[in-house]
Amino acid sequence: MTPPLPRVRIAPSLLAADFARLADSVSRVPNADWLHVDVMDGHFVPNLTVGPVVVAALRHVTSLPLDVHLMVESPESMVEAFARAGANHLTVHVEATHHLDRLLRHIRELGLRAGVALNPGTPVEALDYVVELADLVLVMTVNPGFGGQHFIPQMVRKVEAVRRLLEERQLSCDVEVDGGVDDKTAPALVQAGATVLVAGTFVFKDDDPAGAVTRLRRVSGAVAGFPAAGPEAGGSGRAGA
Ligand SMILES: O=C(CO)[C@H](O)[C@H](O)COP(=O)(O)O
Ligand SMILES: [Fe+2]
Repeated sequence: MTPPLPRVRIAPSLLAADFARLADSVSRVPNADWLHVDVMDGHFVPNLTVGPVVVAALRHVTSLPLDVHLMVESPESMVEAFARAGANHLTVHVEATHHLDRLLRHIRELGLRAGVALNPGTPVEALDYVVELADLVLVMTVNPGFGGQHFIPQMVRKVEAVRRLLEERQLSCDVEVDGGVDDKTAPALVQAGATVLVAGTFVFKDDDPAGAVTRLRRVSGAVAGFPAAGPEAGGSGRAGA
């Protein structure tokens, strides 16, 4: 029997927050489920953001799970540093490493939830031999590197395909969507099987970020069969996250 679907969670992306006032931005989304942190190295994507030092600083100001999205080449060189910094989830791109199987196992051995991300042009088949090693699958719904881009509608079909794969294998893995997610695009994504909505611009460019989180939660909850989560208590590692 297929395990029950996880609840829909809202993960504001700090990429769209005020980087000079990160702690303040975090305090403005107390109703979030996870905080999404975008790490970019200027090689895998043409943009440069933050590293473990900033994750460690965030760890001191929030008990929410820190959902770290590594958009870096050879992420294996830095997973231990992010684990020490207090990340709860580490998501790596299939396109960024030669040793995905080894890397996902290592992230789990470190006690973190392991995520595997697909660029828009990467087919779902890339998950075939590794999906059992993942606690979440991140479907990029824009090309990675920048916030505020337009959602790519074809990615709804990809979310459906990921959900089908998980059902075939009877896996209760989260399906996270990232890029151009707002109250207009979220319903189709949740209907397709997304269980985690990352939203940067929609949340932090709003005068009321907590209200934007609530609106996303409401539209997700309105989609039949997928109960919207309330904000969950903080926690670390894989257990209960
Ligand atoms: O991974 C990302 C970009 O590569 C970001 O998480 C994503 O773009 C969120 O920002 P927005 O909601 O503004 O599209
Ligand atoms: Fe991201």
